[in-house]
Amino acid sequence: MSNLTVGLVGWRGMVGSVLIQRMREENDFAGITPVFFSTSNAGGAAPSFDGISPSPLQDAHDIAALAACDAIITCQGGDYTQAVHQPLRDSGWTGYWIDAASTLRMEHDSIIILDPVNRSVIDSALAEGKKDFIGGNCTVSLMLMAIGELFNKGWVEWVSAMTYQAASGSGANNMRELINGMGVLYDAVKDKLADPASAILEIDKKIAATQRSADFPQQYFGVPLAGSLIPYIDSQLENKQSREEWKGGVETNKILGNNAENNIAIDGMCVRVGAMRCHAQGLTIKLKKDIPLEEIEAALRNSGNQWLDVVEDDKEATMKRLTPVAVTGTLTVALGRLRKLNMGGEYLGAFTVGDQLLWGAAEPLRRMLNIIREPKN
Ligand SMILES: NC(=O)C1=CN([C@@H]2O[C@H](COP(=O)(O)OP(=O)(O)OC[C@H]3O[C@@H](n4cnc5c(N)ncnc54)[C@H](OP(=O)(O)O)[C@@H]3O)[C@@H](O)[C@H]2O)C=CC1
Ligand SMILES: N[C@@H](CC(=O)OP(=O)(O)O)C(=O)O
Repeated sequence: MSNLTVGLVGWRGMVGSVLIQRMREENDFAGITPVFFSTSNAGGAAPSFDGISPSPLQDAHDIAALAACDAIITCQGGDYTQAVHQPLRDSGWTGYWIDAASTLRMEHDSIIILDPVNRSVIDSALAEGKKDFIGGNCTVSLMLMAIGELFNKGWVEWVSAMTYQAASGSGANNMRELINGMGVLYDAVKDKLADPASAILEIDKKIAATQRSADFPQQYFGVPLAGSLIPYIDSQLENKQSREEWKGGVETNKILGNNAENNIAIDGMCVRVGAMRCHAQGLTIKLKKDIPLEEIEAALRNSGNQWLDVVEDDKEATMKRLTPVAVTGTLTVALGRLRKLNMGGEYLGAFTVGDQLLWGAAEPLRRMLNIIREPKN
């Protein structure tokens, strides 16, 4: 394994913090020389842990300092990528750029990374000398971690994904806003709640009035989320899809290495709900033919995906293992409610839950660094 100088940008943000935590857990800092960058505190103290005492924080906009790295991992966001990536390449830098932001995902020279699903695409790209490796949209990555094997088998004609996306997908301030909203709702009715004789419709009326009041926490989401949901994520496109819905189709096909001829239609509705950091998705999968459910379950269980928990379709197992509370903070992607729908044997229903900060954001990045350090021959 080669020793690389690795620049880390965005390490103190939410995604970056999860990335550092995972790198420490997996001992990824052994054998790399980390250089920590900042957009706000150049010259300040870099984080020091596990016996690593790096040099002070470098300026994340200093092209020469960035160009001294063999690889850069950034979780700083799309604006940063937009500002820095091209000037860095224009300076002649040929290092590896590993990025959580969506900015470069659909560029011709970029690879969307999710190695348990598309390791062969990544290996071919490395062999061709590609250098830009971009983490996928969280919803897309989590869907593929769940049902990637069905695509690999060539069984899927199309997928409709109805999502239930956590507050963390919008950022740390949004998670705080959700919790604040929950607290405001509780405070508004706590006296009535404490009285078992109080009328539930009175409590409900007070909750609705509180949610609708101008001072209810909604600065970051734009409308109340606590006790509600928001059926729109990301910007509006001309074809009336949300950008999040559009990513579901284009990114999935790019990750799978599909082209115009074998493109798989994927569409649905993306919805923000009051979960903390786990995205869930209700899937309708149109199979190319009527494959027995037992064969599908066996394929998923034997796929070699060590992170996949195929939950049997019964109520107790579902309630214990197929919820954000069960999955949060773990690398497990739970997949359950697998059953043939009433529309016919070619229609498979499924429900999946995964932590959007782990497989949805940080984990593919740290694994890509290790692939670069130890490529397949
Ligand atoms: N959130 C998500 O689910 C996903 C996000 N992404 C991508 O990752 C990017 C970063 O997301 P996320 O980590 O949520 O963004 P954050 O807002 O948590 O962090 C981004 C940067 O903000 C700066 N910052 C300013 N104030 C603070 C503070 N109080 N605490 C920590 N950092 C602060 C830091 O830069 P500095 O240290 O230089 O000041 C930090 O690196 C996104 O823009 C997106 O492109 C990708 C997939 C999923
Ligand atoms: N858009 C996702 C988060 C994410 O992954 O976004 P992006 O595709 O910009 O990396 C969400 O809000 O849940």
